[in-house]
Amino acid sequence: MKPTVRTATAVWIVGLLVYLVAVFHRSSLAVAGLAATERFDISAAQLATFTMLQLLVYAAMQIPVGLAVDRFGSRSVLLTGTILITVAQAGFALAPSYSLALVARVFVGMGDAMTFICVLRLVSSWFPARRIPLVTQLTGTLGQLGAVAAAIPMTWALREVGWTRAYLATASLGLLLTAAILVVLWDAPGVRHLRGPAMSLTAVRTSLAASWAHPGTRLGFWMHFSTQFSATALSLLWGYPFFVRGEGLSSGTAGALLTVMVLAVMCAGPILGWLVGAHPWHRSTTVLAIVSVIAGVWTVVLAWPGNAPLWLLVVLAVVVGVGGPASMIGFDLGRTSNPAERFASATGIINQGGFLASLVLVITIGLILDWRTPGDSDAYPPEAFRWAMSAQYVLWALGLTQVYRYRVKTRRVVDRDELEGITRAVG
Ligand SMILES: N[C@@H](Cc1c[nH]cn1)C(=O)NCC(=O)O
Repeated sequence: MKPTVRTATAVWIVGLLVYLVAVFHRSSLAVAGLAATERFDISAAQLATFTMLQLLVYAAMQIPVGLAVDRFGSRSVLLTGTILITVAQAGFALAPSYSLALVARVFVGMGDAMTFICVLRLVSSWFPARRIPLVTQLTGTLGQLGAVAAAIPMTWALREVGWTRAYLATASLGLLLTAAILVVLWDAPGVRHLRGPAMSLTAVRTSLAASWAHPGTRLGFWMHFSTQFSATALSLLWGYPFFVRGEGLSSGTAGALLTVMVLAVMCAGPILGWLVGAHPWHRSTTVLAIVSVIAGVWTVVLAWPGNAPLWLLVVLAVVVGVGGPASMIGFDLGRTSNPAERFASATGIINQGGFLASLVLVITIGLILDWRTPGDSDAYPPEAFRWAMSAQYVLWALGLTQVYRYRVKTRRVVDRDELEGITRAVG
């Protein structure tokens, strides 16, 4: 395949669709929660275990997947991930018990973990350097449409055709994607299957240590860590209960605020992609500013006496939403701080940051809500949410400190003219 704009776009669209469907599967449980509690006869805590397990598996798989992509190429790993997700979702559709459904969900998390890194690797191989930040942002941004698709059609399908058929229908999307990967995807222009060198355990350790030793990779990790946990915790689990029980909104308004968050992602993604491409030296300044604004708006919401007004909650949904695309800036640090053959493993290291922070936050919010709620009830009072959401300050303080530290260290080893030259070069 020649590196024409058409072939690069075709490869990207297939990769993007695979990622979008992975986001769909990842998010589908957010709307199927009630149906899941009835089907498996489980409590809210057992339902939350699905989300936690999925985040845990996703985060734990990032480095092995990154290494696999550097060794076997995106095409092979993406194909494996798609088959895994398809079989696991079919298993989830048919699982007769909670424990088997949990096992299926573990494999959904594994397949999911294999998609994003592959798509970013394809983008970096197929697009000219100056276009990579924008196409990377568009990938993250458009991929979130999978969460939108999970909300309305999935709610409808669960109601109209029931659990098994709805989940089997979504699993069948994987068959189409498998065919598209086989027909359209090449790892790089002129290279159908990219194969990196086989690495011994010692070589793997050395390569990971080399990525981690570069302050730019660590800066990327802490950027990803600091920016996305608020959005992930709200969209995957706690947003709806926070708006309804913590802020006294109706379920319709709470749903609308979660949609505002997705709209903010859609608008901010391309703008940040352009900004990073045009001003690579200021990537960390952009992240420091965005995280400070997120923490500032949360502070106003949490300090507001009684329920916060709706306009303020809309502002909160917008700024928290911007944190999602802001986390993608971390991947750009990984790209410009590592050689091509370490690209995917560096991306895996960085991608762990935000998902580890999200996992810690999701669990901590649950624990604090239980601690601050009288008795065994899960009717959490607004005061309990104030305590629980304040757990974010610990993560922001740690994240901002580390971003600032590694920005100073990275700037010492990176040549500004060279960096601006790389990203502006016409590839
Ligand atoms: N922060 C996300 C992607 C994103 C982009 N815009 C909003 N969210 C991320 O790290 N993605 C990895 C993944 O697997 O989704």
